[in-house]
Amino acid sequence: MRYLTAGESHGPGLTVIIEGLPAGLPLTAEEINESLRLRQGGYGRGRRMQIEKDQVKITAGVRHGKTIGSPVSFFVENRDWKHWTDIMGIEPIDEDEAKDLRRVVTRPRPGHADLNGGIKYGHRDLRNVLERSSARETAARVAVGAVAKILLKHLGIELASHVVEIGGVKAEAQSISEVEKIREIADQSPVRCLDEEAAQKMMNLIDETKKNGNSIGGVVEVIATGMPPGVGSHVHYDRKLDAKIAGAVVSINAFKGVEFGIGFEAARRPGSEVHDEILWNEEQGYFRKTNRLGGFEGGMTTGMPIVVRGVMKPIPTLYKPLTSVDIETKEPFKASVERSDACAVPAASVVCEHVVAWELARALSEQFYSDQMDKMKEQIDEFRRYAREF
Ligand SMILES: Cc1cc2nc3c(=O)[nH]c(=O)nc-3n(C[C@H](O)[C@H](O)[C@H](O)COP(=O)(O)O)c2cc1C
Ligand SMILES: C=C(O[C@@H]1CC(C(=O)O)=C[C@@H](OP(=O)(O)O)[C@H]1O)C(=O)O
Repeated sequence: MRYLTAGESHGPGLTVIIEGLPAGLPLTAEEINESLRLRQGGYGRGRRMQIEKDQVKITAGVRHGKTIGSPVSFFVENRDWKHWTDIMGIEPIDEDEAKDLRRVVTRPRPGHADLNGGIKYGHRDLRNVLERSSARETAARVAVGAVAKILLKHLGIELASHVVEIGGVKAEAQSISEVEKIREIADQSPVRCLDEEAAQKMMNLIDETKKNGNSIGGVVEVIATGMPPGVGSHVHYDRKLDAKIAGAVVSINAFKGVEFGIGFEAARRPGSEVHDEILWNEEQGYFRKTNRLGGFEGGMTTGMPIVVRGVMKPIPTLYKPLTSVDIETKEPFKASVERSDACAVPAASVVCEHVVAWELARALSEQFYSDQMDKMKEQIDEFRRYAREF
């Protein structure tokens, strides 16, 4: 399975093509739109989210509510486009006219893609970079992940995400293990945090940060249950599933780190307090006494819940900006800024969940028969039985 996305943040919209989905997967726009709605929420976002109402228009690959094996495509409209039709126009225009219309950006923001993208593609108008480096693209990735989540659900695999830290305010570790419960609480919380007291502190901190013209990041956690053991492979670097997930998480805009299970804490503990003892019983087959390694050993799933955490840096666009250099004058400046999010960690937790879902679905489709949904399920169920008795 693979996918491509296209679309500029203030262009007409986002286009997605997904290739390799099994035929016979029930798929409706409503289910995908629910994921898009969750991504748009979250305390700390800027005014853009009040303009957009993200919804997919399914344009190919689905007939009477089910996939037919051909590429599935979506279009997500940018409602903001109507305010940008001149600046982001697609038809060629006269160069003199263009100067007035383009709202040329020559002042790169520290922490964004502006300067590097300008150098790489030779754009003296940095808008040509920021339009695509914008996290607007994560709407497309969530639509893709929503399809993956629907596929996984048919296979008995569920995911949820929540926020564990914002700007240094940490949520108390929770003992909730059911994914459904985590999802329920996170979806109700404005910051997608399971700890109510910490959630309030996070919101206060976001308010204060916004007032000071600053931004903050945080840590999100994704949990996936029901994956069979042995998915991925130890035999080659590019077949290790934990590595693929790590790459996918860090590919999300502003994500700078990833950990599984206890993660970096493993560096501080002896082996006896890191590795998970192996047990067996008739009902479950093999399982681990603890899950400190977060569901992976040797690049393969252990069958225990997958626990992935991602670190998001603070948003680069600051209302009280840092010093940068104008690429035309080479003079230092402190840019005046337009709208921006002050904190997008809650929204990003939804993105992270969907990105992980895609990697899990793709790994299953590579390892098992995946042309037909029913046969895929049969084969995976059979593999689960085999692994239990192994
Ligand atoms: C959901 C979400 C919303 C974001 N909103 C903004 C924003 O409003 N302003 C901004 O400057 N960056 C925002 N970012 C972060 C930038 O897109 C990101 O920092 C930029 O693409 C540069 O990539 P890098 O940080 O991965 O190096 C957001 C990221 C996510 C995931
Ligand atoms: C559009 C989205 O996020 C955008 C991500 C983003 C950035 O620089 O990454 C900058 C902002 O764009 P704008 O200047 O248009 O408000 C965010 O709103 C979205 O999440 O759908």
